[in-house]
Amino acid sequence: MSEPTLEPLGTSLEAPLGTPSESLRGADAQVTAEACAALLAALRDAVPLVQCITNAVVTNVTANVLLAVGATPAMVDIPEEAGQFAPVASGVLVNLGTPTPAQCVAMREAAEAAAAAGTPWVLDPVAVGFLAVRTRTAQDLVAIRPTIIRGNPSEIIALAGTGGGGRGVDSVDGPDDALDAARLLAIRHGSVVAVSGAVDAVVPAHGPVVRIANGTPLLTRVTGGGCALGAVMAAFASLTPDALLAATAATGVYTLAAERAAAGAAGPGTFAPRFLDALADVTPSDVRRGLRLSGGD
Ligand SMILES: Nc1ncnc2c1ncn2[C@@H]1O[C@H](COP(=O)(O)OP(=O)(O)O)[C@@H](O)[C@H]1O
Ligand SMILES: Cc1ncsc1CCOP(=O)(O)O
Repeated sequence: MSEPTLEPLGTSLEAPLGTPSESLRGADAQVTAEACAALLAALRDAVPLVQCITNAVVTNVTANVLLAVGATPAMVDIPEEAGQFAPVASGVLVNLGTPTPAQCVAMREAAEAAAAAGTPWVLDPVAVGFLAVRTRTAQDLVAIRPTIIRGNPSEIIALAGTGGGGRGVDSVDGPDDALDAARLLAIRHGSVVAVSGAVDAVVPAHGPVVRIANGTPLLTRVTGGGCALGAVMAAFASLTPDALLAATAATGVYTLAAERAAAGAAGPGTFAPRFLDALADVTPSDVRRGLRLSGGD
């Protein structure tokens, strides 16, 4: 099989920020603030059941974030149960943050069962690059074609095989440095790739990159700021076959709530509970008015 070719990413063609009139085409629908707002309303109606195989650091935070936004978490992460559960879950998160041997088996079971059942699943390749177990596991998992791959720039570059990884769980690269690697992964595996940063980028196999300019640096001062977003992406992916829209809506809702929580927070300690409150409070009309989306080839 020949290697996929990289499409040139070009320069960003900025659409107007903060208006509901952005019209960035996704696979099946327009990626607009309006469409993101509608997806939040659909999430609150559907209450998606999200299976999480995630790391020991962020398990509790992730469950609380899912509950706050309007989904239901289930941390079913052991062999024999993980594959059994994935077909009945609405969406699945596979996060490599603290990969025990049993979890690695469970991750593969869940990913294969999700793929076979058509359950959308999200791969978060935490700290891949130079650490052997998670890097090998991520390479196996990505071949099962995740619906969405979510990571920081260094993780995306390392997963694509074009760089060595970050500093532990933190990135040493900027989001724009990872766009070519993200596009390569998207083409190779049929995934949408979300790259975190001050401005988040969501990269499809073909077509414009979507950028979301909401957020707060306080998300990087509490643990789980990125990992819990992966779970929210799994929840949104259960509501639409358009993974570009799902990843954008999840990022938009999450970062909009975070920036509202940050206003008035004294620091990371007060930000964390305010963030859960803001996730529960944020409405579709807040999303319609508050998302700052732009797109570029
Ligand atoms: N400098 C920043 N300003 C605003 N928001 C940020 C900034 N850095 C990160 N974020 C937000 O925090 C989220 C998590 O980022 P980060 O902690 O870097 O992710 P990861 O867990 O993938 O390393 C991002 O998706 C983004 O929305
Ligand atoms: C600190 C740490 N170590 C292994 S996983 C993990 C959590 C990372 O979570 P996030 O990158 O979302 O803050």
